[in-house]
Amino acid sequence: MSHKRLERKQLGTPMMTVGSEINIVRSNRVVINNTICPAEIIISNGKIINIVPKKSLAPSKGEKIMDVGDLVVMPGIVDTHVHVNEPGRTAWEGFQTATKAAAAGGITTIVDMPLNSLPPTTTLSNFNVKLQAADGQCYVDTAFWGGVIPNNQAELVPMLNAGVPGFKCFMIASGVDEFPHVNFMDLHMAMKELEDTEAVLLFHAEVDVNQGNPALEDPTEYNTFLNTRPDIMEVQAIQMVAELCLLYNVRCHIVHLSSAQALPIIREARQAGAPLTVETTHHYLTLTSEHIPPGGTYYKCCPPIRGKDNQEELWAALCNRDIDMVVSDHSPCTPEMKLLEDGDFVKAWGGIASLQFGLPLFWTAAKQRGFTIHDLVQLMCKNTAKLCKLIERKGSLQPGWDADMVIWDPDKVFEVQEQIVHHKNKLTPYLNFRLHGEVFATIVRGRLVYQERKFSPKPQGELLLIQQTKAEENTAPYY
Ligand SMILES: NC(=O)NC(NC(N)=O)C(=O)[O-]
Ligand SMILES: [Zn+2]
Ligand SMILES: [Zn+2]
Repeated sequence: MSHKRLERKQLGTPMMTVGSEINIVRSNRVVINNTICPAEIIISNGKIINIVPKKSLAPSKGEKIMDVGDLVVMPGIVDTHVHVNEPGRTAWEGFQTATKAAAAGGITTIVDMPLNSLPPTTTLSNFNVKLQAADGQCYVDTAFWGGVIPNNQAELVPMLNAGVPGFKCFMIASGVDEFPHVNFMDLHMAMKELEDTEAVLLFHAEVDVNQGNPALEDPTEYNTFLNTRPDIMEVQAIQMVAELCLLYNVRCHIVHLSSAQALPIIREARQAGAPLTVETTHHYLTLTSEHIPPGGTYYKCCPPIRGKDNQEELWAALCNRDIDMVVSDHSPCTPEMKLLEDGDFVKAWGGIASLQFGLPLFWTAAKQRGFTIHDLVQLMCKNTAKLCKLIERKGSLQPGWDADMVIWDPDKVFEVQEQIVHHKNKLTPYLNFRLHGEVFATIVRGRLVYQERKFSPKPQGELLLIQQTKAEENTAPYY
């Protein structure tokens, strides 16, 4: 497919210096609520001051105008499911690398998950350790989920008051010992603590059903692993979440839904008034079990990537708004942990790192299915901003809101290909995608943090401490 490469001269003004503050962004395609039109975004002190019809005025002296021609300017993406494993496991992923990947992917806000770092964010003092580690290291704005584990209910309200928007818990082993999973009684205690707050509780919703004995099968075959994580594990877990959500009226959110079989439970609970939302991820929407090669442990994640029929049902649920948002579940580890040589799916680390490719991964598949850029903004910006209580300042281009935006070419096709040696030294394409929609530049609160593979010279992202807002209507879905 031929694609128009926007030469610099077409952008109107000389390229801006990455890292500089921008006063005006001018484009023929600005995404404003439900229109895309020529406009100028006036920025001051990190906020959008106004959005006006596009003029052809030359910049007044010293004004920094970024004229991006026909490139699309849309709200910066808010990714509420990112595992940054610093402090303690920075070799898996640290704040600098994670937030650079985010900036390269048009993501202007991430919300860090409370596990894989040491210590995990499960107490107020651990949260402070996390904040100290992140300070001065983030290229995009960063908020933080707290964690619910057995017997830490006394820490929840203190962490809320310190600025976490909610908590994550696991209903099955999390993969790291210091973040144990919760049982039904733990959840009752946590829900009681959160009952009168505006916190949201996120669930890794799988419960153990002791199915499949991998010891008897070939661990390098993907189905050996897939058979140990059947749909029923998500279905039973989500049934439990739905009951608790209705019982306590605490906002609940199902992270990384993989099994479409759980959708009727979610639909029924929401019809009964449960403040329940659900996300799926880029990998469940773009990868299927039929295409995972023997030993391809880089595709291992929990819940697992399932078959093509299941994937079609996830897309249908996105279309009819049974699924509220799409995130990365960026869960990196060191290459060694993926056991690429012997390709053992059972023992390898579960997690897929896709932060920098989320936008083109989703858009490549979504545009073919008739989704619009407005759908993308709803699913990856607005609804995620609402989940983490940033909806009054992020997720849309509005006067008074943060000047967070991504500038991209939805029609630009580019290839991502990486080959790694693995599984009996066979060289297998790791990622071999032709993706639609390359990011040109990313702006965080009016500052150009990324432009054409270059990053601002220093991190300027803010650590976002989110205050408990007034009791907002517990509405879901979010449209
Ligand atoms: N400890 C993890 O990072 N776990 C993650 N791993 C995945 N998704 O495979 C997750 O979100 O459950
Ligand atoms: Zn999970
Ligand atoms: Zn995760």
